[in-house]
Amino acid sequence: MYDEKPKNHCLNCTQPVCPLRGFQLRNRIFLVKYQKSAGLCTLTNQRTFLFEKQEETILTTLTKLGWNEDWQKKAGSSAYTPARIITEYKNLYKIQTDSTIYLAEVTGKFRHQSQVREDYPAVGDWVMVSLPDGEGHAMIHEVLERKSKFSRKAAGELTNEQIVAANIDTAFLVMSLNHDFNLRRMERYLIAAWESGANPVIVLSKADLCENSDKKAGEASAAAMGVPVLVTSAYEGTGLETLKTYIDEGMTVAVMGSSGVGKSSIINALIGEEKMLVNDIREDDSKGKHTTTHRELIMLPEKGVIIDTPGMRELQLWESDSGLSQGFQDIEALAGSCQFRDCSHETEPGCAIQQAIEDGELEQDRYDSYVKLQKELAYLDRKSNKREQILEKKKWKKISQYQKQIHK
Ligand SMILES: Nc1nc2c(ncn2[C@@H]2O[C@H](COP(=O)(O)OP(=O)(O)OP(=O)(O)O)[C@@H](O)[C@H]2O)c(=O)[nH]1
Ligand SMILES: [Zn+2]
Repeated sequence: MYDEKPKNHCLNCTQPVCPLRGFQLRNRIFLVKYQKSAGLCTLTNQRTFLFEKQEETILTTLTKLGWNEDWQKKAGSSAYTPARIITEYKNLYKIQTDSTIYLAEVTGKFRHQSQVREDYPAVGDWVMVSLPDGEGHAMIHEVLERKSKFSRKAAGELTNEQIVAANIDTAFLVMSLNHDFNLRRMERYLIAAWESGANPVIVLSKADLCENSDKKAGEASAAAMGVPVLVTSAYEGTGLETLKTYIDEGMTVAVMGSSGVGKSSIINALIGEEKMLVNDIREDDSKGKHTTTHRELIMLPEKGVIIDTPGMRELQLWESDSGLSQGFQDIEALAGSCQFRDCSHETEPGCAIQQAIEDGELEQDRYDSYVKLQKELAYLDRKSNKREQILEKKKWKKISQYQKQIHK
């Protein structure tokens, strides 16, 4: 059995052991593991390589994928290899390390310690893995604490969180300018985006199919409360250069939106000449022709990383603390100036919201949408409280069973 604790000095060779769990000798790093039973470090001899070379590979690919000091800190002195989840299958993941793409699964211990779906890796997650010796899968030991996550309520009866994309900096919320254009849906996506911790950008697509795109962009801006609104057409290539200004080195952008709004077309246009390469990668999954059935993380040829998400028929909101307030700052500000503090904004005198609707400053539809979303979130809150109670009960049941066994 190996103990994971690093030793400052190897008792065997008296070389100082570096944070990478190795020691440097004539420009080479020799990886060692401290063997508890023997009280010594032993060389893991298959992992010796040139110091400079190793640094170079880790820096280039991992940094491009978004690895930085913050992630390094979160990884601490872990002996495992950092990797990013690029695709999620059923119980299986495709991961990218500094040099290679592997298929990976979670360890038995991980499975044992994970209670709910959101504990498991999602596309965009940084994970610590051990690599296979030969064929086999890489094993995922740990998911590094997420800095952001775009969630929705998973389909079905259960109140489960489904993470659409993790660790994203920016969310492109795509809505097409043809018949699909729907401000109420945009508001829903905006709440989820604000809640995710990423910066939203509204991307209006298929401008070539719309005669009054400026007018629609104006309407979207008015409802988006300061969020940038971009008009694009993947067919005509319009707006793509502006889109690119929202993607920086090491940054992760997720592309969200209903099915068929043109998410993949925008991504393909951003990938440009490298498009063939992407299709090649896709053929690796023996899926053949491109259809977005999986969430997929793609490195852009210039800079940054983009996550293509499968189109959602309807985005069911997951819990929201501040997303609703951020998405509807106008309404919350109005509510603050109603005459009564507990105004229900229905028939009370001095209601600032009813007044604003009457004056044409606030659209009735927008207010109705706010009320609807508020109710939906309150309902979800009650349900997930119940779920937490059930989980807590299960946990205590496990603990008491364990204690009973000990005292037997
Ligand atoms: N006219 C026009 N059609 C477009 C444009 N972008 C995409 N389309 C068409 O819209 C349809 C859907 O495009 P996709 O890029 O597959 O849409 P998606 O959002 O990725 O769809 P899902 O993978 O189902 O989520 C296709 O028939 C595209 O050819 C555009 O800029 N203009
Ligand atoms: Zn009121």
